Amino acid sequence: MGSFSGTCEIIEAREELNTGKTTGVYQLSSAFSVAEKNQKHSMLKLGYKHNLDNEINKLFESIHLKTSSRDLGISQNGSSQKMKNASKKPITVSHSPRVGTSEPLSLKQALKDLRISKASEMAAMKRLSMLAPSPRVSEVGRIKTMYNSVVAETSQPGPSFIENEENRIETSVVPKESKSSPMEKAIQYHQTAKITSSLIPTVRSSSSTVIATTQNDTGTTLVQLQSDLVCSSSKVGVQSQKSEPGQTERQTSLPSPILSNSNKSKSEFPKNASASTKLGNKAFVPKTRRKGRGVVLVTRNKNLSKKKLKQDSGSTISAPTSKEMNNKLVPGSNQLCERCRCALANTSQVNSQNSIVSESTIPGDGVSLSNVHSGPNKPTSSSSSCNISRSVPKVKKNARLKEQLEFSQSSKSSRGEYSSSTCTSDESNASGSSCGIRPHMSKDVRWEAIRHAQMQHGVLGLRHFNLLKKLGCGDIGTVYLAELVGTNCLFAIKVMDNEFLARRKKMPRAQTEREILRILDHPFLPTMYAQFTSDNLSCLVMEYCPGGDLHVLRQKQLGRSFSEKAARFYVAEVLLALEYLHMLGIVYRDLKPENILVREDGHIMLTDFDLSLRCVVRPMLLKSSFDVDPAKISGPRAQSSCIEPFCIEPSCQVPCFSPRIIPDAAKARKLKADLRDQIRSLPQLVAEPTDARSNSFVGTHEYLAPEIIKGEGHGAAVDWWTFGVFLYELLYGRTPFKGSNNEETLANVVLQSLRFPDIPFVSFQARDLIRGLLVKEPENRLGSLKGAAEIKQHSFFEGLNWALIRCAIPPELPEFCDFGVSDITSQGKGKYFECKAAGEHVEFELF
Ligand SMILES: Nc1ncnc2c1ncn2[C@@H]1O[C@H](COP(=O)(O)OP(=O)(O)OP(=O)(O)O)[C@@H](O)[C@H]1O
Repeated sequence: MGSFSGTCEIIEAREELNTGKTTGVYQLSSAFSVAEKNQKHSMLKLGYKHNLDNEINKLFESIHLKTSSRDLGISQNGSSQKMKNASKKPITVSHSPRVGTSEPLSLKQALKDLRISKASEMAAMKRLSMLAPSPRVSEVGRIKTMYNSVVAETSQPGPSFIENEENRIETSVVPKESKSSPMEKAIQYHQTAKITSSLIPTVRSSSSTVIATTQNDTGTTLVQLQSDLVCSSSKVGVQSQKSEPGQTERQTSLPSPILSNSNKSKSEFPKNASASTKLGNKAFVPKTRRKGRGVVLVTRNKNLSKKKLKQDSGSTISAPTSKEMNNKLVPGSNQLCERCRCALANTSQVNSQNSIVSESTIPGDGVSLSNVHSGPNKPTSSSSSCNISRSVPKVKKNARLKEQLEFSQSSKSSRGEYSSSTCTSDESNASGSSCGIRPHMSKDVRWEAIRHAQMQHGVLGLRHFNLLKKLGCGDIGTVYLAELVGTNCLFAIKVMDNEFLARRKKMPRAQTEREILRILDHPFLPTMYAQFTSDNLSCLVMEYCPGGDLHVLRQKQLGRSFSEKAARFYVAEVLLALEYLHMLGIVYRDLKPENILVREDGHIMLTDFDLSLRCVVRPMLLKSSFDVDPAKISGPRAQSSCIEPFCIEPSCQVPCFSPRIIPDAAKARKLKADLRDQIRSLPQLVAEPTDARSNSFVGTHEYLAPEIIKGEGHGAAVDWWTFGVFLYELLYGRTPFKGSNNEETLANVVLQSLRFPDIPFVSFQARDLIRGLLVKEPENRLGSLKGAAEIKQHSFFEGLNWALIRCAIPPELPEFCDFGVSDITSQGKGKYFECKAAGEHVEFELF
């Protein structure tokens, strides 16, 4: 971490943990001393012929927080029984280096962390040293593992938690770039304005260059090996090296990362060709990108006053791997696109072992798995499917703690990994794959299916999935629709080639995405069921969304725009997702319809976190629930169609929007006033990462906020800008500042005032909300102060039952939806599927 001055790491301090720790220390200390006495006594009694189990029991009894001294004098049988229970105890925490204890020192460290008296510590150490030379070394390992688990449960992981005196979630370390002085801004803005007036004629040339260098990702994918298809490898070949947001945020003190081939850049961008160069005193370098909308991702080094183009140090074109290599692949790999197969082939050559798709074994995974499933692993029948209805193991009691630990561990592992240039962390596999503790998805049969598979196979790998089709190629990986073998459960698996990522310096982006996915637990955000590394392929097993994305869905609408009602539904769900992300200290930065997938049930899922910024967030409770009149809390519920006031059954379709037709004006006014009161009286938690600052040039042209374009540094308010553009696009079928090319678009974003077309008709409320969001100065933008809480109160959302929107009936979907399980099955596995449309992808380089 040290080498990355600007590393974003998530460090969390939580009140529950602090409390838990204090209690734990006290009880453990006393329990330990009693345990020692008890142990001496029993050793005498048994003439030091204690067996190992007894020893373990004693340790566990002493650790077990709730054990009273009376209970410690239990019989042998009782001990055995307790031992069984104790062995289930560490289920919530995987034994993993992420917790912060290295294997050999873990016990000692753990004891120290627990502030156990020196004497107790030594006694405990001695006991263990007595066990150490015993031939049953594995037992010692077990004890250590158990100790570590208990330690993890009862104590705060030291270095990864920062105790904030205000008991707030605190994430660090985001480089806070000092903002430009107002004068600088003024000059910059002035230059921009001046230049823009003359830029239009010049931008087209650069634009055409951009398009010329754009590569469509037209690879098709298929079921069961279609080796002649090229997906990302061709795309990779032309991709310029680009800076990563992670790098940008993490290495602000370092020179900007190498971007595109400078020669190419220079030749393609004559001095005055690029308006954007003038716009922000920057140079633009082309980059390929999918999805038809340019995405920019640029490193901006504020220390450099003059613009300059970076030399591309290495070849930007990666030679495609030979097909002979592919032939050597195991069957499971046949389902991959060429890039993935190449990666596999390369690895297989290096690997002397025959098994090509051999999953890396994750220490934490195994532990947590066996822990989750108390007792011996049950063999799963091959016919296990998504209909499995087994009782969920008793892991939930510590779910909260585990999540907290995961969160901190994630940040910890990230620090380690960022300092390494090699591939992904195996340790990170544990959390995503094994815990399955996501309250909102706890009844999801896919968790069960994954658990079964893990129990059956140990660690999951690609070979446990049938890859049915390619869903699309992203910048850092390829997403496949996959079926877990022996089940009917479908998943979207994102496969990333670590070698490719490392070579292209995209590892931080992949890491960012993985870490964010791991902590998400929200109905409108993706669930990651598992992650594993098959050789050098890093795989994320996620929830599959069969409904396509909102970009496609919008184009299927009459007039290519959504009705206001539908738009309101979608933006409301997106708003909740953004609110949740902001609360976690994540600025999303890449909002656009393409990144919003539609679930089978018509609700949305916001995806794609590789461009996100992780930063500091300080949640504030603006209004406590103690101030709230309970009658008022239940107010909005009164509008529910369900007569049961506290019903939260999804089957009770709650009208999330209040009826628009109201009998008379007076009633309407009263209703409005009441509602406003009710909303005002609700407790208000604001967690807007207002301190977040980044200088990366990240986003999609039409969605870029003015402050990003102007290079002033940006924070969470960019998400509210993009939210405004998003709503505009859903309603009008186009973005508000779109120019004839990217440069013109950027100029428009900065300079052009907002206009609304006459057609289609859009309500005053909707326009007013857009106006509030598309304020060019971020500090005056709606949401910049109190985040989503501010936006939710806008009259556009009047009557919306935010809490129950997930139970609301979504807008009807046209019959374009992707294939369900049966559809896929009926299509057979030998069919070709077209890769999703790919498009313009432009990378800029700014200095
Ligand atoms: N869970 C999912 N369900 C269905 N389709 C998905 C899912 N996740 C991704 N996709 C599709 O796969 C394609 C590639 O997704 P991916 O996230 O790799 O790339 P991306 O969205 O283009 O972003 P980036 O390049 O920034 O990684 C997208 O077009 C997306 O629609």
